[in-house]
Amino acid sequence: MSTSWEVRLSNSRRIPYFFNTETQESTWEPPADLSQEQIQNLPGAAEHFGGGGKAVPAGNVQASHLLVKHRDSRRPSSWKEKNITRSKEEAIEILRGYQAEINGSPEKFAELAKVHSDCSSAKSGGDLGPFGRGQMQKPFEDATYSLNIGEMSDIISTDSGVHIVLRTA
Ligand SMILES: N=C(N)NCCC[C@H](NC(=O)[C@@H]1CCC/C1=C/[C@H](COP(=O)(O)O)NC=O)C(N)=O
Repeated sequence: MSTSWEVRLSNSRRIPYFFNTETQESTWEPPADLSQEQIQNLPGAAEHFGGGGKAVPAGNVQASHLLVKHRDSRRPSSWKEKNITRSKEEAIEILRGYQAEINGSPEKFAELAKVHSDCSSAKSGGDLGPFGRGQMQKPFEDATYSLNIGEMSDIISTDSGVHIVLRTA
C-alpha cells in the first residue's frame, strides 16, 4: 500500500477526495489498493468523512436528521409514540423549538435527535449513514445535496413528516 495517500476536502465541490503526496495524484474514488480499514486510518479521513471516518463513496453524501411526524405522515407511528395524532402545524412548532435549542451545534443536534426524533435513526443520534441519489425521498435528497458538509437545513417536509437535516459527509 502506498502510505503517501491522505484525504483532503475539495474547496470547489466541498466533498472529500484522495491525494497522493508522493505522486501528486488526486482521485475522488478511494485508491483500489487500500482496504476500508486503511482508508479509515488515512490522515484527514476522520476529519473529512464525518461519522467514524468510514469512506463515503464519491457522489454519495451522509446526513443525520431530526424527524417529527404528524397525523398525515405516511407512517404516523414511531419508537416514541405508537399512534401520532399531532397536526403538521403542531409538528413544525415543535421542530422550531428544537431548531432554536440546537442553534447550529452538531453535538446538540445528535443529543436532541436521540431523544426526540420519530425515526429509528434516533438511536444513532439521527445518523442515516451514507446514501446516494434515488435512495431518500426527493425533498430530503435535494435538501441534503444542497447543503455543505457540516451545514444544517431549515425545516423540510416529506411524506414521513417534518425534518431538520445535518449533512455530515
Ligand atoms: N438508507 C437508509 N438509511 N434507510 C432507508 C431510507 C428509505 C427512505 N426513507 C426516507 O426517505 C425517509 C426520509 C429521509 C429519511 C427517512 C427515514 C424514514 C422515516 O420514517 P418512515 O416514514 O419510513 O416511517 N425511516 C426509514 O426509512 C425512503 N426512500 O423512503
